[in-house]
Amino acid sequence: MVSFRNVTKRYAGGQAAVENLSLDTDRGAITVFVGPSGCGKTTSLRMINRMVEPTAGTVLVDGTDVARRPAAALRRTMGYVMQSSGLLPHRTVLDNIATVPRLNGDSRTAARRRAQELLEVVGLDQELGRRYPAQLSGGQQQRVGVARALAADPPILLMDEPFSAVDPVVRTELQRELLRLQQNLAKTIAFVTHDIDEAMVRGDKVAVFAAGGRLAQFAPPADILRAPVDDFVAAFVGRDRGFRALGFEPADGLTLEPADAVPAGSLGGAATGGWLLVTDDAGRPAGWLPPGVREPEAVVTGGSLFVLGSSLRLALDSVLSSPSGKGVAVDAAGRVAGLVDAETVLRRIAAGRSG
Ligand SMILES: Nc1ncnc2c1ncn2[C@@H]1O[C@H](COP(=O)(O)OP(=O)(O)OP(=O)(O)O)[C@@H](O)[C@H]1O
Repeated sequence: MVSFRNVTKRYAGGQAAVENLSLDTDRGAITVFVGPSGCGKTTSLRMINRMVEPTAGTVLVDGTDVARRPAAALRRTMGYVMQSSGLLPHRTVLDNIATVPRLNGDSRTAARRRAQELLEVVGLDQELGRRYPAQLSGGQQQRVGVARALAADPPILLMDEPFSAVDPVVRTELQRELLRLQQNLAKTIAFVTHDIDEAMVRGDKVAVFAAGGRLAQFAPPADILRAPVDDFVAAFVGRDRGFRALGFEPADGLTLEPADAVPAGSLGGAATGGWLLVTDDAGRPAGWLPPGVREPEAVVTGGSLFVLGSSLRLALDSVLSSPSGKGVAVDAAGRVAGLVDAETVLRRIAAGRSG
């Protein structure tokens, strides 16, 4: 859908910000541009909507050279979300979102109706529509930025570090929301970040840029983690890439041990040898009691949970983080489904490699 063909960009007097870039993004997929600061990610993104013009080469959208389309008209077919939400401070949230539909000729009423729908799509309360941007939290402003980018229903969304100004908890929430939105909207998204974890979670395909605007690798995240093309990419994706790659391996076929879990209210008759898994009344894990200790107040919490059907990374992490050394598997309702130990997960990893 978006294609770069031998694209180079040199700003006045400088060396290349982007050097001979060729890549094709997939329609309806998220393509992430990642790399250290100054390696040409933003420049590449902005050449898609002609905010920056290439020095050489061609950027194509659906096979048409973007240089042949008037820039203003081209930009209206692409939503653009940036790090600072870029909202107009003197317009209400609703009017901010309605800006592009108005430019596209929608009536004020129709544009506002569309804006109202979009508030809901991005998970914001209708009454926030009457506020001004300064009266919103950073995370809410970013959601409005996403709503505004979606307002004209463009097939392409360009996102430049859209979530980097918010705290990690809100960022994770916004990332999840974006994936959920994307499942319904199936936009073609180009997403810039310098955060490799964000790239790996978000991207259907990831373009890793190196210094000098050189594309070092362009592949699905699991492939980059498994087989980085060179030392730069290996170093950039980090030392624990082997562990992170397990996040892309489904944990099917793991044999669970039955869990002799006991509800917190019924500890009286519980055997005292070994660690004991304690649950709440609904059968959800509440923590572990160490060997010989059966007082409910001594429960040790902590330990991640392995949700059945998730990845080998979560399975192994549940083991590594468990006070008892056994990972707790839970079903979709969060109830204890069994226990898993390190040997079982490692055997499964080994079987995956040989199979
Ligand atoms: N308008 C400009 N004029 C001159 N040089 C520029 C201009 N914009 C960017 N550059 C230079 O081009 C190079 C690439 O910049 P770009 O913003 O594309 O990188 P980036 O990978 O997005 O960086 P960051 O992660 O820091 O935002 C940098 O060396 C930068 O200084």
